Amino acid sequence: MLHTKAPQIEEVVGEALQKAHHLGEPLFISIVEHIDDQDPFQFFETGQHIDQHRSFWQSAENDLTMVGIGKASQLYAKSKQRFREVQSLWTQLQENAMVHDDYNKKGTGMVALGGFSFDPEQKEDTPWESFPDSQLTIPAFLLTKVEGETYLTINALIFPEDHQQQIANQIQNHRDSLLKKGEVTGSLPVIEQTFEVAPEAWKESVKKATEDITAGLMEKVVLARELRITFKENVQITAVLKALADTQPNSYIFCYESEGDHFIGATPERLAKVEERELVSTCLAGTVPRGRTEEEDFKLGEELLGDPKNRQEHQFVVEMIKEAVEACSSQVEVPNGPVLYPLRNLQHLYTPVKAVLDQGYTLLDVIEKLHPTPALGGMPQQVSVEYIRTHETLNRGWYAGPIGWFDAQDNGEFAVAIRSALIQQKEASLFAGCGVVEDSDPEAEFAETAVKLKPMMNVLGGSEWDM
Ligand SMILES: C=C(O[C@H]1C=CC=C(C(=O)O)[C@@H]1O)C(=O)O
Ligand SMILES: [Mg+2]
Repeated sequence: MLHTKAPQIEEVVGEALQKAHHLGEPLFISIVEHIDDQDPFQFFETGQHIDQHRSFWQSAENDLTMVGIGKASQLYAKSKQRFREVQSLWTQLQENAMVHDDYNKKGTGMVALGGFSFDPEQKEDTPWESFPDSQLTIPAFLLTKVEGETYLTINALIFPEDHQQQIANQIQNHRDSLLKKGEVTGSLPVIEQTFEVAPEAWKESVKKATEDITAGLMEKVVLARELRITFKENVQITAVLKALADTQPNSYIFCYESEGDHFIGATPERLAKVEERELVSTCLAGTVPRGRTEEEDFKLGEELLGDPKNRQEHQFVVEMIKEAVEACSSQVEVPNGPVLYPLRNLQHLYTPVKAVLDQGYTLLDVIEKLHPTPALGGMPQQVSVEYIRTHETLNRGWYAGPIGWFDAQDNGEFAVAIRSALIQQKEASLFAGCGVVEDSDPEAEFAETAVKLKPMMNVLGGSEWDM
């Protein structure tokens, strides 16, 4: 990879064309510029006129926002080895790339954004036809807000037969229209109908899982259920996204657009983050609602910290993550017990795991080892995933799958896509799951999933919706 100063687009395209001719194959170009402050939601909104393939990511710590428009290239892999395949496609793409970047900030330049389905062995496609087993996009235009500054990356794949002027003009025009100032004006959707998919059968499945756990089949399994909504009109996605960011602090705000469908959510659950080889993973499992008063809130939090069933749910996650992290890193630090992680509608048990990633491993290697953790799959991993495949009637698709990004400097972060919805024009499917252990009570787990549906319901016109 070649690093130089950011020159005129036309010049870069010309240079790339010459090289592409010489090599007889396409060449990837990436140009990073420092720009004036830009509203990411407006950038996302305007981007729909350029390509209906967009992505949005805001970190839970709110220190990094990225908005991708269009696709300069994509990384796909279908097999069980999908994480490795994506990594090797990424390495290949970087070999033939010309990068013009004066800043070298994380999340700028060549960045891949996207995700993976929960279970690549799930045979069913519906309703996830637009979201393949893995789809990572290197956007044509990427807005990055990091360390209080704003950057625009232009990425393109230049083919030997391309026309210099035409490509340069097109990039320039799109760039200029994306950076025009404006307001996001859309409104939140109005619900026509909500439909909880088979609630009684779901409670039965929780009961059956507790029996199977008692019989020794496994120790924990996470079971999810679905809520379907129809709206009066097509959902205006930017308005929903902005409302999510406004109402869900301490959460990753994400949206992936693929062939007109949107997968959107506000998840608190980090899978792994790597920055300059420092690795952070997070155990988040065990749940109670927030209280209506400060007193009630405190009481609920204390009860959660002391509750054996929730502590057990959490402990399985800690054990598994610790083992997976130890397999690829050193200086692993795990606190002795969990603390509370407060969200707007619920509070969780939280244990961070820190380490230094060993040489030779990448973020995707860590994701491969971790996914799914017992917060989304169960314990043991393989048995619980198979149990979910056989007993859960819904198709998880990207729900509970790893979503995130990585850049060419091996920085990156993945979260798990919970508290989320698949939105298809006038329809949405919302998903929520819960960790079932031996002492789980079906009614209580049902109530827990109802609270987990709230963050999405509240921005989808369901503010009156209560369990
Ligand atoms: C599977 C979900 O939550 C997981 C993450 C945190 C707490 C959980 C729990 O307490 O059951 C779940 O393991 C979901 O929100 O759909
Ligand atoms: Mg739970």
